[in-house]
Amino acid sequence: MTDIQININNKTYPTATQPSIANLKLSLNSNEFICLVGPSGCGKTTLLNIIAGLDNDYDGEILVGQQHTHPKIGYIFQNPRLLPWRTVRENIELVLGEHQSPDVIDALLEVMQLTQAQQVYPERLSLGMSRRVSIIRAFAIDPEVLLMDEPFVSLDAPTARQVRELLVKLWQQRPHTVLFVTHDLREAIALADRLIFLSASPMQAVSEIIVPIARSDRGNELAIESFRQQLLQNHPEIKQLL
Ligand SMILES: Nc1ncnc2c1ncn2[C@@H]1O[C@H](COP(=O)(O)OP(=O)(O)OP(=O)(O)O)[C@@H](O)[C@H]1O
Repeated sequence: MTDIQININNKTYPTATQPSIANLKLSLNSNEFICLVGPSGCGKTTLLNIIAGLDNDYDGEILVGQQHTHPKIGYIFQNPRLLPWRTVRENIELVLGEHQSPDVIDALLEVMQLTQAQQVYPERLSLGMSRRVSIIRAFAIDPEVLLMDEPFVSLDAPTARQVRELLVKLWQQRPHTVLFVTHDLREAIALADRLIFLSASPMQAVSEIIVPIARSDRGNELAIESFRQQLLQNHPEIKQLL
């Protein structure tokens, strides 16, 4: 994997009077898990669309290594967007086309605990299971960056926790660069190597904080809560962004 540099000098929508993003510089280290935390409407969707190459109407540049290009992305949305007329396995096979390897799909299904459900159609999946399929689908294409836009926001707390743990397990087995958007600071601390706090109107990076909690302790809610309290105390600037 390659380091990615995102420099957005200005992104202003044609009908808007002020920029949505200004002077935003983000460096994504190879295989790093980054959580973007910011208030509603701060421009996260705009940013992800620019990184994905869906919006080219901005002043700035994206560098993948030394190349001016867009990274190959896997996109995981709030809605898993599975095709209802295809089984779990067929939904995964679809993104791989002719490059598919049955062994890779089997391994991904196993890590995400979906082996038994591979012939099931999406309507019979729980919300947590369908999120797990969408995660497999995104990892399966081996992207240079995985963009995750509040993927667990509609899950209840125990299910979100289980899916987060499986996501991290998969990411540890198959390291990828991840950019995960969330409003939930506890979720961000449980997942991230590095937190980037974003302000609104225009979006700018306000603080960047490395999460010092060992991966083996990320399931410990006391450790997460204690670091959250410490963050809020030592970085008053982030309180207004939550
Ligand atoms: N097509 C558009 N035309 C004009 N302004 C837009 C357009 N899309 C977004 N904006 C503005 O750009 C800013 C960022 O919007 P964006 O949807 O990227 O934020 P967001 O952080 O993803 O929001 P949310 O957290 O609600 O999903 C907002 O002020 C929004 O009103």
